[in-house]
Amino acid sequence: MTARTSPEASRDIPEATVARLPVYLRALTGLVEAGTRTCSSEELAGAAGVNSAKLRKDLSYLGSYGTRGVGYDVDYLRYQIAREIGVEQDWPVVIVGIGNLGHALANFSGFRSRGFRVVALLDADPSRHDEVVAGIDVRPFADLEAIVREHGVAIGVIATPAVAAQDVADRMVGCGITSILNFAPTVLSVPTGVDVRKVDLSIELQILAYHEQRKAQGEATPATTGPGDPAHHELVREETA
Ligand SMILES: NC(=O)c1ccc[n+]([C@@H]2O[C@H](COP(=O)([O-])OP(=O)(O)OC[C@H]3O[C@@H](n4cnc5c(N)ncnc54)[C@H](O)[C@@H]3O)[C@@H](O)[C@H]2O)c1
Repeated sequence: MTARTSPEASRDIPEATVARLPVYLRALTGLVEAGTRTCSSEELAGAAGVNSAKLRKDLSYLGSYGTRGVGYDVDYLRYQIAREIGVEQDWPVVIVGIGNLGHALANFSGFRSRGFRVVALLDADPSRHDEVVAGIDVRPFADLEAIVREHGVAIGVIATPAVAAQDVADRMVGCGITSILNFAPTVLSVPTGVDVRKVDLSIELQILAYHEQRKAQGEATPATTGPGDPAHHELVREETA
C-alpha cells in the first residue's frame, strides 16, 4: 500500500509548511523505528505536535493524501518528505568557530543521521588548530575556500562571536556558500539568493519567561508555540534577502 500521489502536486509549498516538514520527518522516523507501518493523520499529527487538519493540508502540498480507511504508509511518506526537503541527498557542511558551541555542534550526531556531513571545522585561532573534534581536524579559517571547492559545500554554520559573524558570512558567500545557519546574535547582511536562518536560544527562553510572567499574574495565555507551529518558526527564523 502506498499513499496516493497526485502528479500535479504543487511545487510552491508555503514557507510555514516547509518549516513543519522536518517536524513530520522526525515524527515519521520515530514511527518507522517503532515498527509502525501505517498511521492515521491524527496519529501523525499527535506525534508531530500539530493539529490534524493542518497536517493534512501540509501533506496535500506534497500530493500525499493517504489511503481512506488505512491512512499513510509511514515509510513512503517519510521518503516523500525527505526527498522534498532534500535530506535524501548528502549535504556537506562546514562549521566556523570551534569554541564551546562549535564543539557541541561538531559532536552532535543528529546532523549525520539527517543527511548533513560535517566536512570541516574552521577557526581563526591558531591555538585551536591542533585540536581534533569528533574525529575532524580543526583547520585555519583561511582554508575555507579550498574546502568549499573540494567538497562542494553549500551550507555553512557560524558559531563565532557576533563581531566576527558578518566577515565570516561574507567569506562564505564569496566562495559559493548559499545557505547559512547563524548562531551568532547578530543580523547578517547577505546578497539575494543566499538564505540565512538564525538560531537564538535566549530568544526562546525570553518567550518562555514572558509566558511564565503572565501565568504568575494569573492571566490566561495562549499556549506557547512549538516546532510544529508556524508562529514558532516566525520567532526563531530570520531570513535576509
Ligand atoms: N544561538 C544560540 O542559541 C547560541 C547559544 C550559545 C552561543 N551562541 C553564540 O555562538 C557564538 C559562539 O559562542 P561560544 O560560546 O562557542 O564562543 P567561544 O568564544 O567559545 O567560541 C568562538 C570561536 O570562534 C572563533 N572565532 C572568532 N573569530 C573568528 C573568525 N573571524 N573566524 C573563525 N573563527 C573565529 C574563536 O577563535 C573561538 O574558537 C557566540 O556568538 C554566542 O553568542 C549562540
